[in-house]
Amino acid sequence: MNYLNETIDSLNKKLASGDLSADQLAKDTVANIKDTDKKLNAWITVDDDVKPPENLDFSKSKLAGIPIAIKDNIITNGMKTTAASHILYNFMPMYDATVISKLKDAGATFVGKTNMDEFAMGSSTEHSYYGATHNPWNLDKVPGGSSGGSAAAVAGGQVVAALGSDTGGSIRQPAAFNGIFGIKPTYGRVSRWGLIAFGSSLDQIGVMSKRVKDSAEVLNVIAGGDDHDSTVSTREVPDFTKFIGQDVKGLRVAVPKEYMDAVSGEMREVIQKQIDTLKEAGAIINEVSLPHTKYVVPDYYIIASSEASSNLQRYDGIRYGYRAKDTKNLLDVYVKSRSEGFGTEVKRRIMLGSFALSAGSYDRFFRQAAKVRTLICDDFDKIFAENDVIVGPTTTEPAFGIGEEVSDPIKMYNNDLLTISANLAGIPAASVPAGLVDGMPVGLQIMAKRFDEGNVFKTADFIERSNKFYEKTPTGMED
Ligand SMILES: NC(=O)C[C@H](N)C(=O)O
Repeated sequence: MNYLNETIDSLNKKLASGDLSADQLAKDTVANIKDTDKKLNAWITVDDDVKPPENLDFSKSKLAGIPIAIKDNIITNGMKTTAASHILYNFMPMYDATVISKLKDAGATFVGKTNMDEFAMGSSTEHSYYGATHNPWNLDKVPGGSSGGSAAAVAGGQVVAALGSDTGGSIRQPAAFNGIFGIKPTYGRVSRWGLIAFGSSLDQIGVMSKRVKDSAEVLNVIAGGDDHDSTVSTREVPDFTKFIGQDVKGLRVAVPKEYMDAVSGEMREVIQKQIDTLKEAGAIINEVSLPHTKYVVPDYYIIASSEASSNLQRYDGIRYGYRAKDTKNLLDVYVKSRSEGFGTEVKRRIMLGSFALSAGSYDRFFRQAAKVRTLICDDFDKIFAENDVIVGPTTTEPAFGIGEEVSDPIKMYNNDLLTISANLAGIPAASVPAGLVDGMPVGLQIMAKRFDEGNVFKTADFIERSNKFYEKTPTGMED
C-alpha cells in the first residue's frame, strides 16, 4: 500500500464499504514498507505479523484499521522500543504509552517503530544506532530530526500519519524538510506518559501527516487529560477538524522580523508568498519583534541538556537495556555500560547538562537560562495580546546533505533557531509545506497562544488549500 494519494477519510471510506479489509491494509502496508525502506531506512522495527485490532467499527472511529507509524521513543507494550539507542537495543516495554492506549481504543493498527536521533537528540536522524534515514525528496539529504523516520515514512507514502515528539523542533523541522505537515501541540495538551523522557519541561508528543486534516483527526484522539501525567491539562479538547475549511478573513497574523531576517534569497521569497496569500484573503499582517531570538539556541541547549542529564541517569546497565561485559565492580558496570551504550551526541548532552547543573555553574548557567526562558515567554505573550497567530519560516534552510553537519554540533544546534522558542514558551506550533527551493521542500511555521491549536490548524489548512503542495510527489522515490 502506497499512501501518497490517500487520506484518513479516503481510507475510512474504502474500509467501511468493504472494498478493503483492515487485515489486507495492514499486510500491504508492511509489504510496501519492506520494499521502500531499502531506500529510506525510516524504520527501526517493522511487525511482520501485524494484525489490526478486532471488532473494528468504521462508522464510529475514523482511525479504525488505519496504520499509524510510531516514533521509537514512545513505548509500546510487547513491541521493542529503543529510542534509537544501543543502550535500549533489547527493551521490550510492559505497558503502553497513553497515546498508544488512546490510539488502540480508536482502532488504529501499529505496524512498527520509526527511526530517530538517539533519545531525540539531533536535527538530522544521523545520530541513530540503526543508521541514518534518507530524505524521500533526495536520498542524499537528511530528513531532519529527531523525528526524521516518522517524517520520511509519511512523505515517502509508507503511512498516512505518524506520531513524533518535539523538544526543540523535532516534529516541525523534519516536517519542513520532507514537505509534510507536523504539529507540536501546546505543552500539556497530550500526555507524555510513556514517552521516553529527554527534556521534560519541553517534550511534547505530536502528529505528522501529508494533509493537515489528518493530523487534526489523530490529535482529536490523543489529546486530553491523563491521570498518569499531572502536567496534562484536563480542559476540554475541541474537535480540531472543525477548524478545517475556514477562511482567514480578519485573522491577525504577526510576522517576526528576526525570523524573516534569518532567511534569504529564494527561501525568503517562498515564505513571503505564503504571507501575501494570507493578506490577499483578508488576514491582517503585522510586523513584530521577538527580541530574544538571538539567545534561544544557547538557552535551550542549557535547559534541555540539564534535564537530559538527569533523565538519562536511569540507564545504568542494571535496571534495563544494555549491560557491559567483563566488569570488575558496580561502578565499572555503570561506567562501561553507559560508555558503550550511549552515542557521542547523547554523551555530549549529558556532560553539558551535568556541567550546567554543577554547584559552581548552576547560577551562571542553569538559573540564568531559566530567567532568559521567562523573557522569551513574555515576548510571545505580548505578541498574542494583539495577534492570533505568528508565522514565519520553520527552518533557515532546506534539508542539508547527509554527513554535512554531523561532526559539527554547533552547526547542528543552530538548525533549531526558529523552532526552539515554541518549546520554551510551551505554545502550539506547526509546519506546513510552503514550496520548493532547489527541488527541496521548505516549511511555513505557524504558532498560536497556549491551547489555541485551532488557529494553527485553520491557518495551515488555508495555506495547504492555497498552494496545493500535496499534489507534488517526492522526487527521491521515483525509480
Ligand atoms: N529533540 C528535538 O526537538 C531536536 C533538537 N534538535 C535537539 O537536538 O534537541
